[in-house]
Amino acid sequence: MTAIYLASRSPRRRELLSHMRVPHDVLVLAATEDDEPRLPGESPADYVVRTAREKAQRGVVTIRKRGLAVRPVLAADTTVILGDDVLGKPADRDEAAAMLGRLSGTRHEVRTALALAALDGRLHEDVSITTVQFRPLSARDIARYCDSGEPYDKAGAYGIQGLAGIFVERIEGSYTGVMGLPLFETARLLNHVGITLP
Ligand SMILES: Cc1cn([C@H]2C[C@H](O)[C@@H](COP(=O)(O)OP(=O)(O)OP(=O)(O)O)O2)c(=O)[nH]c1=O
Repeated sequence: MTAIYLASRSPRRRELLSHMRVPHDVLVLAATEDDEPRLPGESPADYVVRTAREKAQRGVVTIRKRGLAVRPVLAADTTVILGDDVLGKPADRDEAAAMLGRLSGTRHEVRTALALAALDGRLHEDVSITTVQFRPLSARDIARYCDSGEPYDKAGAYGIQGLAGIFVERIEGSYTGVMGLPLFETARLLNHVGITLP
């Protein structure tokens, strides 16, 4: 039985949702719909919430267009926030190295916003906020991490669950939230559509 759709291309989100044993199908949104520009004057906090909401709404539209069975749609967005700047996924090695250089030795924030489109048309939302303390990174650290190939599909150019775990002195908040799908908040949100866990 499939309970929900996960509107996400992220392998981490699929893996984390599987840990929760929630039956789901992955709904891949068209690549051209995946552009996520920040609006002028929009705060990082508002940006991440709006982006998750739009992914869920696009999921609902996709179901309709493809004539798929109607089920609740879960979507998420993760951003790394440094001051007023949002660090998204790096386009190339230079951008990845620049992001990691900026994050070196900082305490920064990782926000993951969740949006769940229910069958009655309502949208349920939540946000997980985590502070991450990075140790100072040398040019060699950054070069070797870029060589690992890990930065490229991840917000802020790092994955806490991989090699970059060695850069993280401490976190306050949700480890699974940093990885892309905060399990505590996700379980709480799923209650709204009648899914109770475990
Ligand atoms: C900070 C951090 C991010 N990430 C990943 C999670 C997300 O996949 C990605 C942030 O980009 P997102 O735009 O949130 O997600 P996505 O494009 O990968 O997937 P989709 O929009 O289809 O759901 O960064 C990690 O895996 N580990 C980390 O430590």
